[in-house]
Amino acid sequence: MTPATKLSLGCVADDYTGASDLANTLTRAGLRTVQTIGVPADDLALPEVDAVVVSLKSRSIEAGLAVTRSRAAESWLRGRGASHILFKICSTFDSTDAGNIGPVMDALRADSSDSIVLVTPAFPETGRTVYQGNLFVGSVPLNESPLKDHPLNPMHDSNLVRVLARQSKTKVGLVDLATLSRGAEAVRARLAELARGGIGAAIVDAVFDRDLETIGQVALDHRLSVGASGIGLGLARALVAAGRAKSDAATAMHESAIGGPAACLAGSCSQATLRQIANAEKVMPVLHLDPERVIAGREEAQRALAWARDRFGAGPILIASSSTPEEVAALQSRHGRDAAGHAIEQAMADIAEGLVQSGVRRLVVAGGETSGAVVDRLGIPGFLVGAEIAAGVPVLRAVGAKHGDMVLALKSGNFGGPEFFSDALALMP
Ligand SMILES: Nc1ncnc2c1ncn2[C@@H]1O[C@H](COP(=O)(O)OP(=O)(O)OP(=O)(O)O)[C@@H](O)[C@H]1O
Ligand SMILES: O=C(O)[C@@H](O)C(=O)CO
Repeated sequence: MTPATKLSLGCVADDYTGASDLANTLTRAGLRTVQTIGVPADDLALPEVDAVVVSLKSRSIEAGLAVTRSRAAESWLRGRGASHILFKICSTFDSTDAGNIGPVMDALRADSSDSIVLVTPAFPETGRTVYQGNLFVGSVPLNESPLKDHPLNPMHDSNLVRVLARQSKTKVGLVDLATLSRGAEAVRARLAELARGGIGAAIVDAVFDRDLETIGQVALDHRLSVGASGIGLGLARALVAAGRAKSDAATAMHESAIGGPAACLAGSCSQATLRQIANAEKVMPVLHLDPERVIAGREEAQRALAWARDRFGAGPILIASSSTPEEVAALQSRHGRDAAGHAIEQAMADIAEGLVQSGVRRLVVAGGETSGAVVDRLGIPGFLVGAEIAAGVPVLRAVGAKHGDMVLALKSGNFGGPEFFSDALALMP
């Protein structure tokens, strides 16, 4: 990256699919954006940009480590002139009472010296809205949504004021929709009132994009905000409106075809992904890994690779570890949640590495943790953002990858339409 580049916006994302979702939103809103994997090395050649999204794999790790890594990313971004940092979390507030949203927010807030931080996971385009501090996923509260069965962070409380207060050292307040509907000055006044009461974080309601625009405008008065792609949209629009980014200057991605074999990997067990896999079965060969055999050793990954190599000539293939909530729970009770998750992620990384060694240059991955394991193993340092496959999921072109030119799609578990895998491959010629 050229040293002269001064960032309008710096983003620290707690997983890789979330980072590409945000990079997609910022790009569509007109910011020239790149996604990096971890804090970039000084010699990584990146184009001139308005925003950098540093992807971390910090959502489900020990809280202290998440804080250290997030602060390293923050410091790199501030060093490139970013006056505002967005800590990108999941639109379904994926976390546990141990963290990591609260601890990371507390640390970044201390560094920023902001008296109060705006927090909202709202992303209306994907059905995530917040009302009276309660997060809705589509038409149901978070605790009734499929997130109640998430393999790593089951969400059992939709009231985010309570959820965040359990994780954070600061008191948490609410800016409600009625205040928001009165405009930016009303929001500023409410935030000042909360801050005077010693409250350091405010969950902000948002139902429509116009609410996010108000939030983005107010957030720019601060040095830190916390949220999902929706607040990214608000910030980007506010930056463009303030002339601090060029609205017509999206990062150009080289769109030429890559060709060669294509493969899909699914480690997400979300209902959306399970349905997408079922639909993919109608149009491509699908191999379901045996999770018990994955945990037993590396042979299952080798078996999957041999299966894939036999089929490359005939078109794309899909390899999935995904199971139903009941099967996931049974596996976790036999092996432990983290051990099972880690073993399967590493098998997916083994498979991705073998696929790329066999010539695959078009790869679709479903699941944030799964994508993190795969991209780390492939040693890809960053991405440019291309066409949008579905809300929150762009085509990504690797930059600086040791395997050369390559396109990927990293799908958040809950995102994408029923035919997501075919939709993605159609945009990755
Ligand atoms: N059959 C299975 N049984 C138990 N755990 C599984 C199984 N298949 C995958 N996993 C693990 O479940 C976790 C799924 O997390 P991942 O982040 O990849 O998907 P997701 O949570 O649906 O996506 P996102 O974080 O983008 O919303 C991973 O740790 C993965 O290894
Ligand atoms: O915000 C979202 O829902 C996604 O970008 C994500 O982070 C899922 O892992």
